[in-house]
Amino acid sequence: TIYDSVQDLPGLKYDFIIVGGGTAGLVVANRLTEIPSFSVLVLEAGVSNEGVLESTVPFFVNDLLSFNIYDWNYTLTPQPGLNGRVLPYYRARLLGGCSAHNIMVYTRGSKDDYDRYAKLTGDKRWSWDGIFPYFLKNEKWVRPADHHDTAGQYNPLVHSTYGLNPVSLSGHPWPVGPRIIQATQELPHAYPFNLDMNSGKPLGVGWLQSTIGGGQRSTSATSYLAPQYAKRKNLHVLLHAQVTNLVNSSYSKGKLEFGGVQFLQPGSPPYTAKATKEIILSAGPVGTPQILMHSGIGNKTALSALGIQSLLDLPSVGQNISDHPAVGLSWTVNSTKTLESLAPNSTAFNEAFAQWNSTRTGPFVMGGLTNLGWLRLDPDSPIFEEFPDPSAGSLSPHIELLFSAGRSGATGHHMGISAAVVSPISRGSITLKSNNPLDPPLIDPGYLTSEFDLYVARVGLQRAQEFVTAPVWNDYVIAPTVNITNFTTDELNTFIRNNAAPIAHLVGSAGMSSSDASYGVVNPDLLVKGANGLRIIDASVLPIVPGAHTQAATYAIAERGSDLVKASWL
Ligand SMILES: Cc1cc2nc3c(=O)[nH]c(=O)nc-3n(C[C@H](O)[C@H](O)[C@H](O)COP(=O)(O)OP(=O)(O)OC[C@H]3O[C@@H](n4cnc5c(N)ncnc54)[C@H](O)[C@@H]3O)c2cc1C
Repeated sequence: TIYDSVQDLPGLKYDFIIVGGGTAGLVVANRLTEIPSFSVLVLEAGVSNEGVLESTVPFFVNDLLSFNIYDWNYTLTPQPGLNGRVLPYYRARLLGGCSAHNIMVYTRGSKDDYDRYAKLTGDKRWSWDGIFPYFLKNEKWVRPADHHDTAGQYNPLVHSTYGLNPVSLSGHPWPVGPRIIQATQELPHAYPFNLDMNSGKPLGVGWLQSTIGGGQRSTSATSYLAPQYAKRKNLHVLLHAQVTNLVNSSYSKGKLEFGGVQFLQPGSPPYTAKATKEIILSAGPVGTPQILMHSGIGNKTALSALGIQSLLDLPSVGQNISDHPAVGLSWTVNSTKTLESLAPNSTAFNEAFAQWNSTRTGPFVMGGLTNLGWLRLDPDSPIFEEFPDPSAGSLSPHIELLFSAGRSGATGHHMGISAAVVSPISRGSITLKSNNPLDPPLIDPGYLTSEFDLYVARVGLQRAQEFVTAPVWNDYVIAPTVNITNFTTDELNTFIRNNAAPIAHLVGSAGMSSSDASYGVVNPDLLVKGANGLRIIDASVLPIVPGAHTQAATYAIAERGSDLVKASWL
């Protein structure tokens, strides 16, 4: 049952309390309540996703990416690597979390990414082979909205039709898509066609797969909290409940334990909910370290300086975070079939909306992206004389290219290619500004503070531009919006620093490490080191950002984390 007010909750004592009803939290809530004897309370600060059109219609993807009531409305600390710019940092504050407002790209990452997690944690179960069954448990492969023939666009052998969260190929044929695939045939060496980038071998260019089913966005709320699950008697979800900190601490056999979770609802005094088995933090890579630190878990000196009593000295909390910055180029094109043709309030927009409303087909069944590409730097790149290769291995990309069928909100008609740095060396941190849990934390991803990342961004833009030299573009592309051809390295750096922006794949703020490592926040069972009955299940546990968008990894962590919890209590 989903509740708006704490007054309506039957009680405040549960076996498990899950903090955050986001991407991971709702997976865990669903899987734990498969066991009828387990009682679960989810505390979610945000509002319901029910009826939020911007979160349902895939084409409206950008409408939620602004300051609004469905977001925490964070601002990053000034980013030195981005010319000191101060940027918004979107994190969803609604049921489903970021799965309900992200750009819906479904990518798992490379085999190397996971094999590296296994190595870092000393636990083979985090390897690609170990995690693969959990991708399948999460994913429900479905036909695209236009029911087009998908032969040759993906590999069915690496997908599952029995998971809970719908994933599909794009359901509307923007003309740029087939041209991108043709370019892979014309420049096969530099841009090989990849039938399926979710096979563990992402390198190359292929068709986009998205968390969309039946023409609608799929989220952890629409799938894992679908009515048949939400009605479970042992599952209670409380909305508008912002957790401030963990309370009633004690020590048992030298380990820290918390008896309860303190939370606020608008206009009410603080409440405490009690977990008899475990508290599970799924508040995401910003919320989770924030709650840990306000509960006295973090860098002892830093917490004491803010007047927070240190209960467990874990200096890795909030440190060593990594994320992907991206920077875009665009070209005017000789076509009117671009995203710009659907300008808000135009006849075409209204027709497309009417079509989506009546049949869940048409251009509104997808966002603006059509294809993705994943590239490695040339192994002879001079940058490797200064920096060791930070990628997870030879199957992992340094660069992602994101191809889009236009530029929403622009005039004219365009094709867009953004380049993202997906093997960053730059690291950042999340720290507290004050001891007030309602103050937003200081979020500093440290974008492009490493020269290596800047190099990758430059090469990424050059590769995007090179891609557009394939013959297929001769009768399509008119001219670049910004011509970087004759830019000096300094000019290119300035362009990047002035234009790069987060794609928000933050991880690492409560990273996992091997049980005996002196750094890290959780062990490979996702239990907080030095504590009892406290687990973290969300994107914060990944110690290094994968070369991929992070929701598939987050879903897999949550599926696997649920099994770990069950294994402890069954
Ligand atoms: C703008 C954007 C675009 C993205 N695009 C993509 C994409 O296209 N593809 C992809 O794979 N990944 C994408 N990502 C990343 C991906 O969505 C995230 O990595 C993933 O969803 C993180 O899941 P999570 O469970 O860790 O956190 P979240 O999904 O953020 O869940 C955390 C939940 O906890 C709640 N919460 C936080 N603090 C508290 C508190 N104190 N009390 C109570 N509740 C709290 C939040 O409101 C939220 O609902 C994107 C992310 C963003 C922000």
